[in-house]
Amino acid sequence: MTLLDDTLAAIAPLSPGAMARARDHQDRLTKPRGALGALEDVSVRLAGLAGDCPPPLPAPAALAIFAADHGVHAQGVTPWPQEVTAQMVANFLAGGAVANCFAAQVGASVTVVDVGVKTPLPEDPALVSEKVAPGTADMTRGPAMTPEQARAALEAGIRVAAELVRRGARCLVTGDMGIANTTASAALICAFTGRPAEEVTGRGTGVDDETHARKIEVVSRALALHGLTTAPRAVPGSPAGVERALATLAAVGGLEHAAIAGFVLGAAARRVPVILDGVIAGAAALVAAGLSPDALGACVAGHRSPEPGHGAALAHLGLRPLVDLELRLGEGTGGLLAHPLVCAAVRVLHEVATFDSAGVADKN
Ligand SMILES: Cc1cc2ncn([C@H]3O[C@H](COP(=O)(O)O)[C@@H](O)[C@H]3O)c2cc1C
Ligand SMILES: O=C(O)c1cccnc1
Repeated sequence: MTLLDDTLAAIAPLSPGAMARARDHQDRLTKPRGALGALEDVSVRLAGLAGDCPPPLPAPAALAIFAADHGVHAQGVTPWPQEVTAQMVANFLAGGAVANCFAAQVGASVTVVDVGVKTPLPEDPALVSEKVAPGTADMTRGPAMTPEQARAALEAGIRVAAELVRRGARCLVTGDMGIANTTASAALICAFTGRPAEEVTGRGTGVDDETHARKIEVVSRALALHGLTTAPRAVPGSPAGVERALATLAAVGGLEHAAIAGFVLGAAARRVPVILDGVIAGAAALVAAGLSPDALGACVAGHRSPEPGHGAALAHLGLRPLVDLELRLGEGTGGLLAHPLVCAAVRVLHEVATFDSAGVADKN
């Protein structure tokens, strides 16, 4: 058995008993029933994940930023040079990026992981090297990754999740850095949802009309080349579903998408919640759900990005985002901002009085 096989075998559904207890407890707290809206659903889901009510507080949080480069950059899908991926890795390590700032705000640790940065990186003991390849190949000319590379990057993400949990993290947050990765994200989202490229492909870092049109054409061409223009018919998690998810990932995905999918699977196998960031994480979560639908039980959608593909991915996954602030940065920034909301949702189950204990008349 490989690490991926072991991890998939370890993922189980949410506990119905713990979820029922959490729902029942929410209804006995000193508030009108349902008054905490989507936060009640988060608390119930985390109880199901822990198999306990109340579930443990999901803190501290740990952000992992998976960095990689993309062969499809050669198709002119972004005005930013590929070197910016490596330069931003250095910025994360120096503590100067928005992700560092938001992590400090919410008390999360930051781990930077090289899964496939093309430009040589400075020596830094804080950088986790899980390098699988110096970037992907151009998806419009052939598969972005070999099947072996896709598996290796998935397993890198699983290892990072395991290590962060071992060091005490009780909530994981996904982060990404990879110039051109919104193009790969759009291709993955089309391939898993069956939607056409023009509905899903966004402007990423803010490309002009001409580049946006080219990006749509590039995504369409890649999907046609790899026979991915219709939604998968295979049942997610079945042997055929797993095969299709792996083939799709290798054909049009990025090394960081693979690693983030593995990170989600690793969290789910350890029954630790994982907050998804933006469109890159949404695309990676589609891969994870194709490999193991039960992994979605560990996922909380941190925010919704204005990238059209992100809305499409979240709708397909049935996940409701907590924050909607038109953030379109990635790095884990939207996921980090959602962490205090997830903590608040769980804290309610620990600390709020019941009608009985507080002597408040229950008109529910
Ligand atoms: C300076 C800078 C910092 C970033 N931090 C995250 N991204 C984000 O933008 C990239 C994806 O957008 P596209 O597909 O249009 O290239 C990813 O690296 C993502 O993490 C950044 C992008 C830039 C330029
Ligand atoms: O919305 C996102 O997640 C996003 C948008 C642009 C670049 N990177 C990420």
